[in-house]
Amino acid sequence: MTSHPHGKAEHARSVAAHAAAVAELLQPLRSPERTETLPLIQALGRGLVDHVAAPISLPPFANSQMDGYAVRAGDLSGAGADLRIVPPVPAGSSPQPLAPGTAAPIMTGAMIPEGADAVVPIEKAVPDRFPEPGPDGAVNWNGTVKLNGTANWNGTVKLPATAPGTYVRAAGSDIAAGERALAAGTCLGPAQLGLLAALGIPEVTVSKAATVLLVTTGDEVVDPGQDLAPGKIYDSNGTLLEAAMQQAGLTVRRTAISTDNPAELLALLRAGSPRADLIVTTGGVSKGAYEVVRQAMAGQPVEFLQVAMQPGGPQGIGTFDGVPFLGFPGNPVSCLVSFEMFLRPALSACLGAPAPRLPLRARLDQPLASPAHKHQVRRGSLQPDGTVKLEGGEGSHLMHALAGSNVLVHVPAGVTDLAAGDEVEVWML
Ligand SMILES: Nc1nc2c(c(=O)[nH]1)N[C@H]1C(S)=C(S)[C@@H](COP(=O)(O)OP(=O)(O)OC[C@H]3O[C@@H](n4cnc5c(N)ncnc54)[C@H](O)[C@@H]3O)O[C@H]1N2
Ligand code: MOO
Repeated sequence: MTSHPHGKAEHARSVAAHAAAVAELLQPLRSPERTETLPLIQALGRGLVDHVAAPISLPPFANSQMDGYAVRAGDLSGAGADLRIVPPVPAGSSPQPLAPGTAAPIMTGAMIPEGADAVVPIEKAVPDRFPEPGPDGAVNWNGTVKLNGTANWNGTVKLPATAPGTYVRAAGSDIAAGERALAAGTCLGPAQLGLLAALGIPEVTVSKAATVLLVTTGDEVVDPGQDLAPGKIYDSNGTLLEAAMQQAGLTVRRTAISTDNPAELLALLRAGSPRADLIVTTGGVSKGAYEVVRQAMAGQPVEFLQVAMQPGGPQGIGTFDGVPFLGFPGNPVSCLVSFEMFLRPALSACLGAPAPRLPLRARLDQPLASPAHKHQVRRGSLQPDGTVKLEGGEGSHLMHALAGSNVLVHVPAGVTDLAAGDEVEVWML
């Protein structure tokens, strides 16, 4: 990649082309050395390295979906029948085969006895409850027991006609042994980890978390908690991006805020970059007289360019001392949009985590205008009725409006005017 001399007219790169360039930049993170095998719960939020095939079927055996009686459906044709009660099947036991003409009390999750092919829920039986446990907790299944004065337990039960398969959860009805349980690249959330546990898999090989060195820049920028002298502003980018990166599974290292002195930024980068997989800076990439990031990157294979996107147009990309580098613009909303549009999707593709944003369709609740040749990313709040309300205007300094938003609203390049009611793509934040 080449450095653009300051001020040279730049041809804007499309959002898709820049997203591809960022994905390409992060490719080194995808390597066998950058994987680790972790106990399930420690793998939360990580990307799965290999496909996982089910080592067993789920359920592993046919089992009951209800508390009731395991029966042979053929014994209950027509109006049903009185069946002799045989010893019960509690969950966790391996039952005897069910003889014709009998019914086995069975509990939810218990194995269907061989010969049985249906379960009648207890509510449909007469009597419609199991005997109460005695004082010692044991249930007398065979004796003549008074059932709350309603019926006598006499060792038989009346059951209605029941179709084969009723309330039977067949072996393998969730997943069969050998089928693909999870695809490589899946981001492991609670449900995916729960599935691995159900399959009896105790640990899993995932991509290692990448470490990012995050540097915010600007003579005007001071840490929250400090006095705010005239002309100064508080550093919101550092917190905004560190939080977004942490949520996306990155390990974040923050340097002190860099002044606009390139020597100082260089010193911060040199100190931090050897232990980082990626460097992200904010500010100092556009066309001002003191663009500290541009100056610090002189001599490095870093390109500063304009992406056809608003906000987040000015971008830097390349490597610093061999470490992948992204220079985001300084405006807070531009930073977050840059992260969401470029870095987050590249991490998803490369490390399998975070899970990609789900693109949804929503109807605008107001008209909207957008520059012809730019992909505009507005902020909005998605309403329960499926409409989206824009929060704030186009300005990339509108941090308060961003904080009131729950979606990014996409207006692709080429679309200039949208009416209330028009559909747009939104990404849930
Ligand atoms: N002549 C032009 N000027 C600008 C252009 C342009 O094309 N031609 N592009 C504008 C756009 S778009 C953006 S975005 C910004 C990008 O500027 P820089 O990346 O160089 O960022 P700075 O100038 O350092 O800061 C921009 C803005 O953001 C505030 N800022 C910076 N850092 C932080 C921080 N950590 N926390 C909160 N706010 C921060 C800074 O004070 C500025 O207001 O350039 C436009 N100009
Ligand atoms: O790209 Mo700037 O981010 O439009 O404000």
